[in-house]
Amino acid sequence: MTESSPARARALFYAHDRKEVLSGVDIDLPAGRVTAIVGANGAGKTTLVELLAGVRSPQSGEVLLDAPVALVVQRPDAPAMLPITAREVVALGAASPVARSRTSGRRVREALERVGAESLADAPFARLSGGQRQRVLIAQGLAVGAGVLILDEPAAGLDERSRARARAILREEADRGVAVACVTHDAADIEAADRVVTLRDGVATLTREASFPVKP
Ligand SMILES: Nc1ncnc2c1ncn2[C@@H]1O[C@H](COP(=O)(O)OP(=O)(O)OP(=O)(O)O)[C@@H](O)[C@H]1O
Repeated sequence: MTESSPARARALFYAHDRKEVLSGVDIDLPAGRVTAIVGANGAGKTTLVELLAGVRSPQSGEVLLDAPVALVVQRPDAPAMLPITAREVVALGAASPVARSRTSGRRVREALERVGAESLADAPFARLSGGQRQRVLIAQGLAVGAGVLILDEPAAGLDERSRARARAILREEADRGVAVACVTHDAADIEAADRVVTLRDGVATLTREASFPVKP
């Protein structure tokens, strides 16, 4: 089966300071599929998704994008320094040039509802718990409405119910044709993914491809 992959990377090299982390990574993120990106601590998963999302530029190799990318970051403490509400954090996603501004109010509401955080909309982001912040950041990624959605450890800090909800949301996005990628250490996330890409020794290997999407 040929699948279109709106996000691809070829022969990516990246070193932090002089330490080489990625040594020729090839990866495809197919539309309509959930790809789990796995690997040991320090394997370079965050570095890879930052390259795919354009947060960093590769030192050699290329990232090929046919659709905008939304990245849900791993550090929920970052925007906690800003005096803004949960709704405003999500609105930053809806205000992205990718999102259609005319519908941004509705997009923000829908995104908060999908992660079960509508009651947190007016709370200062800094006062939320780690898990609540994580849900709001997932909502921010949803509000972008991008063709590629990449999440860096979305399950971190979430309780089991919220993890299951996050998995179901990723499946819904894939069913809408979005190319979804999820950095994870969570066994249930890996089981629920269609494809698993393992990063080890600076290279990426596709280690499993399910024939059919696995419903959570
Ligand atoms: N800004 C930075 N400056 C220097 N070294 C860094 C920087 N960011 C990451 N590294 C190093 O690069 C390597 C890969 O880090 P990265 O965060 O990409 O790994 P990871 O697979 O996401 O790890 P984890 O599972 O622990 O989140 C690690 O050895 C890390 O210490």
